[in-house]
Amino acid sequence: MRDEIDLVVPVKTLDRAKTRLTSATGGDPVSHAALALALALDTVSAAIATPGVRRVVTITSDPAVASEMAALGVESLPEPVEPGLNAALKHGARTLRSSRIGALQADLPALRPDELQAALEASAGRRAFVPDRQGTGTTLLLAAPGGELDPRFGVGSAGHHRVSGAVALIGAWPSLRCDVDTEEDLRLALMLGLGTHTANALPAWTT
Ligand SMILES: Nc1nc2c(ncn2[C@@H]2O[C@H](COP(=O)(O)OP(=O)(O)OP(=O)(O)O)[C@@H](O)[C@H]2O)c(=O)[nH]1
Ligand SMILES: C=C(OP(=O)(O)O)C(=O)O
Repeated sequence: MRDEIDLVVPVKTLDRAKTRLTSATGGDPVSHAALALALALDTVSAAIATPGVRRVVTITSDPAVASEMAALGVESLPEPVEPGLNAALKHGARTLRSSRIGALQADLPALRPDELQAALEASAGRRAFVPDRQGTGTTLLLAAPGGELDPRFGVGSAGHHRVSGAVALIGAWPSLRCDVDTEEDLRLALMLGLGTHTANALPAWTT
């Protein structure tokens, strides 16, 4: 039987999310929220289509995000009292009590299920992470089966995950490594092939 994993996907409230992308939507808050939501919906759509992924749960306090995720059949858990990304992920991991848990960033709009599947297989049951394309951040963190996630996301997280003993997985998985923080990232994701939600929410300069 294939080893299966449950993934927690953290999503900030849309009015606070993706501040480095604000200029991409010309400062219009409605378009910005739509783009931030679309990034998350495309990420989650690819994750639930990945054969080795058993369950996907988002961690969010935003009712609009929770409602759109529910339309995809994805459950959302509210944020814990303790603020911050790592606290949200630990809370999700504790609540799910999965045989194997992982954390996937919500800003991977070009993500392809075959590339996520390949990374899961490459981990070979080890606690492991996938660095972003710059090699400094982390797009995916996988616990070992039955093990702790021990998330260390934030500035320089790839280095922190490496130092904490997680194995770096570096494969030909451009869609998994292309997290979208800036306009440049969005242009690259567009070239890789965006999911439909993001393609429909693109700012005018891309057309
Ligand atoms: N639930 C939850 N998710 C978070 C939190 N902080 C960051 N995230 C999510 O974690 C992922 C990675 O965060 P970043 O790439 O830094 O995204 P961001 O904070 O929206 O972007 P910037 O404002 O540009 O820093 C994104 O999917 C965010 O939505 C948090 O406090 N709670
Ligand atoms: C929070 C992170 O994302 P980013 O570097 O894209 O802000 C991270 O990679 O740990």
